[in-house]
Amino acid sequence: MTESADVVVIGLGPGGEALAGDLAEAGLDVVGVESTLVGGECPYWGCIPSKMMVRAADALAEGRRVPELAGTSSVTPDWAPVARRIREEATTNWDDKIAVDRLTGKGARFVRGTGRLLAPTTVAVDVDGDDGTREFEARRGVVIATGTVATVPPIPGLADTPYWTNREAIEATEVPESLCVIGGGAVGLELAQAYARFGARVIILEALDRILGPEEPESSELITEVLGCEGIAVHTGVKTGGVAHDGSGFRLDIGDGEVRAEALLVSTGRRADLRHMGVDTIGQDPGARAVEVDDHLRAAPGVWAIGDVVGKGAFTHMAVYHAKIAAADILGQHGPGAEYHAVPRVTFTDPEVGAVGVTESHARDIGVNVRVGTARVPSSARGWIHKAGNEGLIKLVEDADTGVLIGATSIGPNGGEVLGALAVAVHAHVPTKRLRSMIYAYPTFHRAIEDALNDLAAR
Ligand SMILES: Cc1cc2nc3c(=O)[nH]c(=O)nc-3n(C[C@H](O)[C@H](O)[C@H](O)COP(=O)(O)OP(=O)(O)OC[C@H]3O[C@@H](n4cnc5c(N)ncnc54)[C@H](O)[C@@H]3O)c2cc1C
Ligand SMILES: NC(=O)c1ccc[n+]([C@@H]2O[C@H](COP(=O)([O-])OP(=O)(O)OC[C@H]3O[C@@H](n4cnc5c(N)ncnc54)[C@H](O)[C@@H]3O)[C@@H](O)[C@H]2O)c1
Repeated sequence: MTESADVVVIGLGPGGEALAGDLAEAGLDVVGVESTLVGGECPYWGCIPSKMMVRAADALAEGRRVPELAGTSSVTPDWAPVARRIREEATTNWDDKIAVDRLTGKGARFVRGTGRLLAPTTVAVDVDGDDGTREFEARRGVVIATGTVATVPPIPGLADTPYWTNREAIEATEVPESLCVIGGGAVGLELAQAYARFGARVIILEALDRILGPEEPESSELITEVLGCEGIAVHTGVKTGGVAHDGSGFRLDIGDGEVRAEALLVSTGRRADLRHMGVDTIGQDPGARAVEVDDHLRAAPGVWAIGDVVGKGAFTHMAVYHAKIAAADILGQHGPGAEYHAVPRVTFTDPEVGAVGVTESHARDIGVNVRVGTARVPSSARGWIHKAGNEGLIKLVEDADTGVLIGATSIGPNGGEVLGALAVAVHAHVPTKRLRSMIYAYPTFHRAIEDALNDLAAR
């Protein structure tokens, strides 16, 4: 028997949960389908628990900075409070009852199971347990919000070993004596630094010639240097030829040598898995890396896709941004479409690496006549006062023809917060001339933006 609903949302991560809740509160009959945990990757294995680790690790680092600033300190790391906080406060032991209640409290119906399209507005759900398959016809439409899964490279031997992805790294109740991290992106760097600060001997293996590849080269250089000073070995241009595990540790063949470590974290990116989603019923490729959508997140008539699965930036803030646009569209409201010229991103290393808009090289690649300006945080008044742990920089990318700020990077102790001002400027197409006439509070970290603007004007 086919059941009916106004909207069926497949996948209830930050994007799907927000959208299903908004539509239900607007009075629609919404069915939310989730195969794992309502809330998705972010609260259980992503943003929130990883930032709890980072917060704790940063507290240790601050403690270790006391001798340079304020006397003596002795810091003894203990992972137990971190693991406990993740289990009890962040994930309720990886139980989503609170989230399910929150969603149904807004009026949505909830089905635990795996959904797929049978036709553009028909969804089959393989219900958890032995409850068979339910079929739903969605009067207004279906939303695909199924996120991404960790990619694991086809390195010989790797699949047969007990390697970690972000999930095991977040669930760990003990710190390994040594940790090898394959992949120097946001996941790898945040977790590498956190584990190192808790005492693990950490080595990072990155295939490209620099970590944080999509960001400015200055960001890669600065973070490589900071990690190196903390004792984290960063190897770039590495091709891992094979992985073996002997019951107590890993051995990785990296061409001209080998790496041994007790634990191995694979953080080589994430991708949508569309193979079983029935996207061929809407004319899309089940082997593609993402669902193709227009600026209102429409994948086909009556089908929307939001969040990580559309490949426009794998961030919780992107999933929630998409949810708002798609909800308005489904409700027939004529709202603005998605814009991607000012996507903010923050890698929560210490110092944090914030960035928005285009990088210098990307701007040049798309034919923009570019002017850049930089400033070092330690040379700013606040950076100099801050002293220990003051590494950072501001880099601005201007479209020299229009005089408008189109990209910016802010690295520093509060790099992600300083980014706020720069994100406003890039989002609103503010000319750098206008930014130069602004008053920057003294002595803040964001005042270094003025130094970078002066550098830009002098070019
Ligand atoms: C370690 C780590 C740290 C991160 N830190 C940050 C951060 O600090 N800031 C930030 O902005 N982002 C961060 N992210 C990224 C962030 O977690 C994702 O961008 C966000 O969760 C995407 O939301 P989503 O709703 O698109 O997908 P997801 O969170 O992936 O949710 C999709 C949901 O769909 C479900 N699903 C999949 N297929 C089906 C199906 N067929 N039927 C039913 N259900 C299905 C899944 O079980 C999942 O619950 C981090 C990610 C990781 C891994
Ligand atoms: N703070 C945040 O907002 C945050 C934090 C974590 C994750 N995320 C999101 O999650 C997504 C996934 O993060 P991620 O760090 O796994 O992916 P990523 O794509 O950011 O980085 C993966 C890295 O692994 C490298 N790599 C790939 N194959 C390799 C191999 N065989 N050997 C060595 N290196 C290899 C890549 O060159 C790249 O540098 C990101 O796109 C990001 O948007 C965001």
